[in-house]
Amino acid sequence: MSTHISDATSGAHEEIGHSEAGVEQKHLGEKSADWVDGRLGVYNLAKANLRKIFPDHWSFMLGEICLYSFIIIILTGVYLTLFFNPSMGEVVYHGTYTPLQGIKMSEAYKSALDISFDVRGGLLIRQIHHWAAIVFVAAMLVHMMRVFFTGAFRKPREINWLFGFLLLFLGMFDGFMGYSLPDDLLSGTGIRFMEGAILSVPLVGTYLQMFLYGGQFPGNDIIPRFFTIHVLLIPGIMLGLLVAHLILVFYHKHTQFAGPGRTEKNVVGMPLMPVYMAKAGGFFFLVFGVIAFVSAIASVNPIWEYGPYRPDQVSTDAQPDWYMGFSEGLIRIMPGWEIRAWGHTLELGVFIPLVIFGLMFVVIAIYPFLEGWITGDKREHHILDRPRNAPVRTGLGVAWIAEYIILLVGGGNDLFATHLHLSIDAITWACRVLFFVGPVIAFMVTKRWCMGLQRRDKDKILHGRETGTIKRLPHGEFIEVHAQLPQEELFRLTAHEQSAPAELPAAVDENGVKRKIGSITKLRAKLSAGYFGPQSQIAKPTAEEHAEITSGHGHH
Ligand code: HEM
Ligand code: HEM
Repeated sequence: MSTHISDATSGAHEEIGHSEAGVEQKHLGEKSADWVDGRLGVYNLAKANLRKIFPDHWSFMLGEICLYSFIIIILTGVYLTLFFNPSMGEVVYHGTYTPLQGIKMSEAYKSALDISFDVRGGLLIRQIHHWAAIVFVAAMLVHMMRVFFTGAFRKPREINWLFGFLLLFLGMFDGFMGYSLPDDLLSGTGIRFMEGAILSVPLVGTYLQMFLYGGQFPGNDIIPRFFTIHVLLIPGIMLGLLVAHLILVFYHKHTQFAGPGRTEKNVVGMPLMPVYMAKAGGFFFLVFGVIAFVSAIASVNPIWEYGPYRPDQVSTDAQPDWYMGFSEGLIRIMPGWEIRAWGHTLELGVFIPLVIFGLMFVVIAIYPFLEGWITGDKREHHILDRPRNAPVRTGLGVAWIAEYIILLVGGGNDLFATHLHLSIDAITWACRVLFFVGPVIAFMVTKRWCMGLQRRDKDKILHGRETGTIKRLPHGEFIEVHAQLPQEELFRLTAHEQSAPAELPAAVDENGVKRKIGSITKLRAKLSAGYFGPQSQIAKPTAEEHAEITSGHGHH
């Protein structure tokens, strides 16, 4: 306790402060902790959170990979800003890389070359930044799939799904802006692609383009503008969203898979401190190590090979980073339709893909709300679904992935053509057809597969697991011995709920008057029947069925 307070408040000092003697006996660590607690109240915070229980499952580490790769991106990004010069001013190159000696280029490109060849550790840091971005988006997509396929987005986590969705969306865009920064031929091709998409927007396209690029393409402003957006605006928003995302994970508590002792009202697992702190700390270094190792041995974006951007040149094998490839696919497989009227051109060949691009994101964002509406389920869910027990959702997820992959192939149609010696037109046409048919097939196959797995579960519950042991009965018949499942397994396989589809209100009301049923209500009932009807769930065996089969006669 500071002495001057005690002097000023003489009598009160005993009651508010600790005694001087008490302070002396404390360790330095304890004293500092007291000091911090006095100002920030950390004891209560720590007591409430450090022993918080988290359930364990390998798939819950995917969110962590997102977090760690994001941290790596920020660390390496800050180093890059020390040397990167986001200017489109022209200079002549006289650096270490001889093939480009004497070539005119932008200061941005020159500084990116300098980072690669002259700055100590520069190339490795650039590579780590780029590889971490690739891993980051991949981890986000897989984490999202985990959340999607297990139904972890259901009430109360819909808002956290939205936060996550925004992180994915912003992360992809920030990656796009990042690889636009070095101003090499590939960057410029990407920026040109984006200009085309903006220009295709009816009515406001040209204004938007002028506003963003500060004049005709490419102008002098786009790189400095992208730079501010890339290093400050988007990462700043993402950091805020990320903190909110993690606070909500804490607040809602983590979901868990069904198992004995696990209910909708508890969480079974290990405490954050020390178990998860140690695991997470170690895992961070593992992720960092793997990304650094890959960056050290696998070249990504060798900008010196492409040369500086010149609007009159187009990079022949321009390929965006994998996560943006689907937008390229949308454009490449779309026929070049356009409508000319009253002196204006409506570029449908670009505008329609742009709209579909937006829709693919919107579908992700609203899915939890859509499913909530269809199923009419207003309860909280903390126990995860096994994907097979939600065949429609699982089918939709796989259909989305199939569409994404088809578009990715469409986006690399030139590479597939040259590497597989196929005609580029054949690939484009195959992608056009598959764009419509592929997701439907994926949906149907997945749904049937899920139903098959549900049937298999039912079979296992009633008849046990096949042991592979063949027994010959006295009268000569051969049978395979089935082993009863352990109780935990029986619990796990039967823990899921099976809801009934929402029913339409009776056709006549209580007064015998014909009720008007709106088409939306009808649609909802149909969709609900799709989710919960007999084509989507195999009825779980009842306890009686189980008892009857497993009791008495030598079941097999
Ligand atoms: C910067 C990107 C992201 C980071 C760092 C991040 C981090 C995390 C972490 C650490 C968890 C808890 C552990 C786990 O379940 O994996 C989590 C849970 C969750 N995340 Fe993310 N996430 C990100 C992006 C996303 C995306 C793209 C979505 C979905 C669109 C999403 C939706 C969720 C949901 C709904 C939960 C709660 C899951 C549960 O309790 O089972 N997150 N996130
Ligand atoms: C989600 C966040 C981010 C993603 C996905 C991302 C991604 C990228 C990518 C793919 C590149 C191209 C690298 C290359 O040349 O091969 C890049 C460049 C760059 N990034 Fe980031 N970045 C992110 C955040 C940041 C942050 C927070 C900073 C700075 C504080 C930063 C600074 C830079 C700089 C200076 C460059 C240009 C240097 C160069 O290309 O060599 N980035 N970024």
